[in-house]
This record gives sequence, C-alpha cells and structure tokens, in this order.
Amino acid sequence: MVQAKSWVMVKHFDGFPKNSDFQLKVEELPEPKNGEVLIEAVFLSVDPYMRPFSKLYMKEGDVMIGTQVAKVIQSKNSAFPVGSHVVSSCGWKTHAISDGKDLTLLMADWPKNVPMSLAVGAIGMPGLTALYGVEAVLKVQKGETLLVNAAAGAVGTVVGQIGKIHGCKVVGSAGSDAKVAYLKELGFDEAFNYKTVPSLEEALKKAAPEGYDCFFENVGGQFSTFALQQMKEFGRIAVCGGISTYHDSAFQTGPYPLTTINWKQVKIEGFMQSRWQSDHPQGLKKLMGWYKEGKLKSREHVTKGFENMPAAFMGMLQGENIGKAIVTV
Ligand SMILES: NC(=O)C1=CN([C@@H]2O[C@H](COP(=O)(O)OP(=O)(O)OC[C@H]3O[C@@H](n4cnc5c(N)ncnc54)[C@H](OP(=O)(O)O)[C@@H]3O)[C@@H](O)[C@H]2O)C=CC1
Ligand SMILES: CCCCC/C=C\CC(=O)/C=C/C=C/C=C/[C@@H](O)CCCC(=O)O
Repeated sequence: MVQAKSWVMVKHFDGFPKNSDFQLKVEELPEPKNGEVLIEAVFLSVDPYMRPFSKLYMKEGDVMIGTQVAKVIQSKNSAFPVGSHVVSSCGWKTHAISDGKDLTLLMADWPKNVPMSLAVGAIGMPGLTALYGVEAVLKVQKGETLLVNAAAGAVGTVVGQIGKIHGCKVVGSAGSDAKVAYLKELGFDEAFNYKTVPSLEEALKKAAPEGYDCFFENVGGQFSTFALQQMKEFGRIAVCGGISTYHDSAFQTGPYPLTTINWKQVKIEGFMQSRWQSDHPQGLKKLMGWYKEGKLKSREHVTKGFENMPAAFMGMLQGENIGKAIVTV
C-alpha cells in the first residue's frame, strides 16, 4: 500500500487563482492489478493551459489536470517495467495507478546526460508547441523577422532558438530585465522588457524598424494590438495562446481589427499542438538532436516540494519563471 497525495481544485477559479481554491488530499492506493502499474512523480509540470482548461474541462472536486515525468515503481504491465520513466497525464498526484493508456514511455534512447525533466519542457509538449508553431504554422524563412512574446518562458525560449536555427532575426518581449538578459544569452537579436518600456509601440518599432514577417503570439491583449500594426504586408501570425486574458470572466468575442488585417493582407492562424499528435515522435527527435548539438538550450525554474504545487502554478502565471516552470517532489 502506498500513500498518495493529490491536489484538488475545490472551487472554480474566479479571476486569478487563490490558495483556498486548492486542497491537498491523501489516500491509500491499492496494489496494481494485472495490466496495471504504480507510478511515482519525479517532475511535475505547471502550465498556463491549466487555467483556461479548468474552466472548460474540470468540475469542483477534480484533481488538477497536468502532466509529469514519473517512475514506474510497481508493474504488472510488461510495456512499463519497474524503473522505467514515463510521461503521465494523471494530474497533480504524487502516485497513481495506471493501465498504461495515459502513459508514454520516455524516448527509448533518452541520453543519461539530458535531464529527464525536459520531457515536460523543451523536449516535451512546450518544445513541440514551439516547433509546430514556427515550422508548420508560420513556415519561417531565412532572413525574416520573427517576434515572440512571453519569450523567456517554456515555449517562447524554444520559439526564438528555432527562429535562429532557421536564420531569422528574432525579437523577444518579456517581463523583467533578468529575462531580457537571458534572451540575449540565448541569441535573440533584440529583446525588451514590456513592463518598463515607455511605449510598447516604440519598442516594437525600434527592435525591427523593417516590420515583422512573423509573430508567435502567446499573450494577447494590448500587445497584439500594437504588434498587428507593425506587421509587414503578407505577415503571418501564429496564435498559440493569450495568457493576458486567462483570468477574464469570459472569453473574448471581439471586435477584431479587420481593416488592418485586410489592408496588410495578414494571415492569422490559431493552433493547438495536439493537431500534430502523430508527428510528436519525430518532433521530439528533432528537438533532442538540436539539444545535443548545443543549438537548443533550456533553463528551468524549479520549485521544490509537492506541497508547493499551487504556489508554483500561481508563480508561473505571475511571471516568476525564467524558462520552464517545474516542481520536484
Ligand atoms: N496552443 C498550444 O498548443 C499551446 C499553447 N501554449 C501557450 O503558450 C504560451 C506560453 O506558455 P508557456 O511557455 O508554457 O508559459 P511560460 O513559461 O511562458 O509562463 C507564462 C509566462 O507568461 C507571462 N505572462 C503572464 N501574464 C502575462 C500578461 N498579463 N502579459 C504578458 N505576459 C504574461 C509571464 O512572463 P513575463 O514575465 O514575460 O510576463 C510568465 O512567465 C501560453 O499562452 C500558453 O497558453 C502553451 C502550450 C501549448
Ligand atoms: C477556449 C479556451 C482554450 C484557449 C486556449 C488555451 C490555452 C492554449 C494552451 O496553452 C494549450 C495548451 C494545450 C496543452 C495540452 C496538453 C495536453 O495534451 C497534455 C500534453 C501531454 C504532454 O505533456 O506530452
């Protein structure tokens, strides 16, 4: 018997999440039955999607949604031997029993010197999001100028680095001077702190007087308004997320700046990484290859202790993280 802890959303978030919206539960788990495994969390991911998805897919009393890198500690399923590591979507739990359907084995040849936490970061869902957004949606070309906001986060850092791999000029926006310095370290050509620039419009113009061919949108709100004005004719915008709107009481319905979209002949495409699910194995290989070659770097913002999951989640939503926000048990 193992004692499993989980974090439950006891109250739907009203605006920004609060400590009282979460409750820690403890339960005894039974032995795994035939075909089942018992997994133990090693690295848990906190991601922005948990905020809007909670509204759409969760009810009060549900365990918080989420993925983790976990170790198989008991197994009655030969596909997942004891000691193997998996990515599980069991949510915010220290332990779980699984029949294997929600588990993906870590890439078979995961190198010993590559941290396994990257499987929920640069070589996991956020990395794939960046890859598909840059290559399949924006289809960036050498010499083009690419803009990304929330640039110092899990997705944004990978977007910028893939942009550089493809020979783009990359401009990033982020919420602190330390983040801006990190973007420069990663090879971003231009970066600015959107919280302290006197004018967002001027900062965007200064960073790329030529205008933007491509914009990888993570934030929404006022940033989109100004960025759209700076797009070149036939510019492309990949709408990956809109974190500045996730705590609003209702999803935005418009109005939309149709005249600018029309006049500039801009193409705007929303996307979810799950559209390319069947490409994930190849995508992960590509990201791992770049990582091994030193072309893709990753930084993590680590919170220690399962008991700190809500704090880590709220901290990420407030911008405390440089790179991927994760929790170690
Ligand atoms: N479409 C898809 O399939 C996927 C979409 N996404 C989206 O990608 C985006 C980035 O996710 P991810 O990289 O995991 O998260 P990050 O690691 O970038 O963390 C979130 C960051 O958002 C920034 N932020 C928070 N509030 C605001 C605000 N009001 N205005 C501007 N920036 C803000 C903060 O950075 P700062 O200090 O710079 O403000 C914070 O660090 C999100 O919109 C997410 O929903 C992610 C995965 C898949
Ligand atoms: C209408 C509300 C939804 C608006 C879009 C909100 C957020 C965009 C976003 O962040 C989407 C993220 C999607 C993530 C999905 C993750 C799961 O499929 C689990 C991934 C498993 C893994 O880590 O490999």
